[in-house]
Amino acid sequence: MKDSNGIAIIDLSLSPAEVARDIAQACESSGCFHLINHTVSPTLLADVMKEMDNFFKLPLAAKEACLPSNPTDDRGYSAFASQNVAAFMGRRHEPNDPVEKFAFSNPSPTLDVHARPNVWPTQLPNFRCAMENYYSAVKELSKKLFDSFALALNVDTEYFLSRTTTSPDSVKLNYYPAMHEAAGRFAEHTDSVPFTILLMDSSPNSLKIRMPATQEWISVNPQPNGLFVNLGDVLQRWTNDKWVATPHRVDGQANAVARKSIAFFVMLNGSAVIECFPSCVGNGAKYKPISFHGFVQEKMKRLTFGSD
Ligand SMILES: O=C(O)CCC(=O)C(=O)O
Ligand SMILES: [Fe+2]
Repeated sequence: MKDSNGIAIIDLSLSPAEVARDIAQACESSGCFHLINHTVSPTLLADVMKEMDNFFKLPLAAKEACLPSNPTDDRGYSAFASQNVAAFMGRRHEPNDPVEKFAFSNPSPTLDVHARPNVWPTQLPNFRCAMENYYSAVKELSKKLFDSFALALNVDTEYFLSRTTTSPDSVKLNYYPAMHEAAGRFAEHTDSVPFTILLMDSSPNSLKIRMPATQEWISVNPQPNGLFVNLGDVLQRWTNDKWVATPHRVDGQANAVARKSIAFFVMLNGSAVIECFPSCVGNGAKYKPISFHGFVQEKMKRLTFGSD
């Protein structure tokens, strides 16, 4: 099944073998797919979107009370246009992204090099609970997806389980305020993780992905109560480029209304080594083994040294 722009729609109510077959096809051709009949309830999806609205409508001072004590922690509030994903990709001369964010991770902290304390607003009685419920529900979904990936790639399911025991997956609420002139809202990038599970509001023609076969940018218009999955750099490395990390960006049309999305970045234990799956070695591994922490550090270096 495909949407009207040719993006695969994976129905998680099909048998594990059918899901793995459809996922393999989508991951090889475009590195992304819609997910329907997944296990995260429509009520919970609506609830997190509502709480997200409540947070971004707070006065600036209340949002700033959620700034993390260490600015590099990537938790709590990030002010409008304070981050630049292009720089993270090594492109240093592009403007900051016109988006406000709120980030959090596991409800119960783990011992991991990427673990950081969560920061919660005190004014919203239901915000934290809704976000923690969302975290747990999407974490469960991520395990199901890892099982399908294992089946599709001929890898033992234990392989992923053992590498995600302490991973502090990062959830980011992206709030794009209304705008007058047409402009980019989130610059082109790939995600530095195995994969991302994205919840979007219904704004059309916002998220764009670049199709590898044609290099054409196409719109990802969300499915009702659906989620969208895009592969990141780690799955591309694991599979020796057999599966692709989808380049994506968010566009804003003239007079666009505010837009919301929630990205659940599925991470690995900091110490987990990323190396080519034996089933993907073919004529030789293209990437040297590297720990997940080492990989993230390499990308962080680009913020300082850039490549252009
Ligand atoms: O807002 C979106 O639809 C995408 C956001 C994104 O790509 C990200 O947070 O990495
Ligand atoms: Fe992204």
